[in-house]
Amino acid sequence: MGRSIIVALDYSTREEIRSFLKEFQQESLFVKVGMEAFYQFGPSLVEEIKEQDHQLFLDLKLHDIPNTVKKAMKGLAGLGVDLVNVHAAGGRDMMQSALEGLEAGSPSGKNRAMCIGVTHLTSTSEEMLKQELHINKRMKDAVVSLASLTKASGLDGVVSSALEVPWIKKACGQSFLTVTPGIRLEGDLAQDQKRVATPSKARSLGSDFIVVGRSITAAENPYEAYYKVKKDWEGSYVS
Ligand SMILES: O=C(O)c1cc(=O)[nH]c(=O)n1[C@@H]1O[C@H](COP(=O)(O)O)[C@@H](O)[C@H]1O
Repeated sequence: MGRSIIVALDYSTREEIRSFLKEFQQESLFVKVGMEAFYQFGPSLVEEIKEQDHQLFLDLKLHDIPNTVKKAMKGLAGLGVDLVNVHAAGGRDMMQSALEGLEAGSPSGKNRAMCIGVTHLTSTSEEMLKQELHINKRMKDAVVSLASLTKASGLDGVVSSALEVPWIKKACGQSFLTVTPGIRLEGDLAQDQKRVATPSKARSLGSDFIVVGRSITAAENPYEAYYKVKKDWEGSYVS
C-alpha cells in the first residue's frame, strides 16, 4: 500500500456515488465507504465498487465487546475490502479479537484486510479532551498513547490527524500506517473538524494516507477538486 488519497464517499444517494465514480473509469481510486453510505446501501455497494477495481476502506469504526467485534469482523472480511477500522479505545482484547475475526473470515488464499485503530477523532479538540473526556494530556500524548496500544495489539496502523503523525511514527515506527482525515484545501472551512491540515502539510508531516471528503464531494466540480487535492498532495513530495 503506497501513500495515497482516500476519497470519503459520504453521499446520501447511491446515484451521487455512481456519478462520482463514473468520472474515474480510467483511474483506480482508493475510496472510503462509511456509516452514511453503508447503513443505507449495505454490502451491495461494496461489491459494486470492488467490481470497478477501486481499493476500498470500509470505515465502520467498530467499538464493542471483544466477542461481538470478532464476529462482526468475520462477516466484514468476506466482503473483500482492503482496509477496516475499530476504535482503539475498545482496548487490546477488542483489537486482537478484531484481527482474529478478520483472519477467520478472509477467503482462503487471500490476505486479510489491513486493520487500523481510530485514536482521537479529528473532530475532538484538546479542550474537549480535557473538559468532556477528562483526559488530562496534551492531544499528541493522548493520541500516541492509543497508537502505542494499537501497535501492541498487532494492528497495522491508526487514524489520527496529520498533526500527530511525526510523534506516532517516532513511537511506533515508520512502517506503522497513519491514515489522516481532517484534510482541507487552503481556504476551505473546517466545519466540524478541529484538527485539520492541507494535503501538502499532511504529506510533509509524513501521513501515509489522507482521507478527504467534503473538500472533494461538496465541491461544485468534484472531479476537478480531486485533482486539486492530488496536486497539493503530490506537489510537496519529499523522498
Ligand atoms: O475514520 C475516519 O475515517 C475518520 C476518523 C476521524 O477521526 N475523523 C474523520 O473525519 N473520519 C472520517 O473522514 C471523513 C472526513 O470527511 P470530511 O471532513 O468531509 O473531509 C469522514 O468520512 C469521517 O467519518
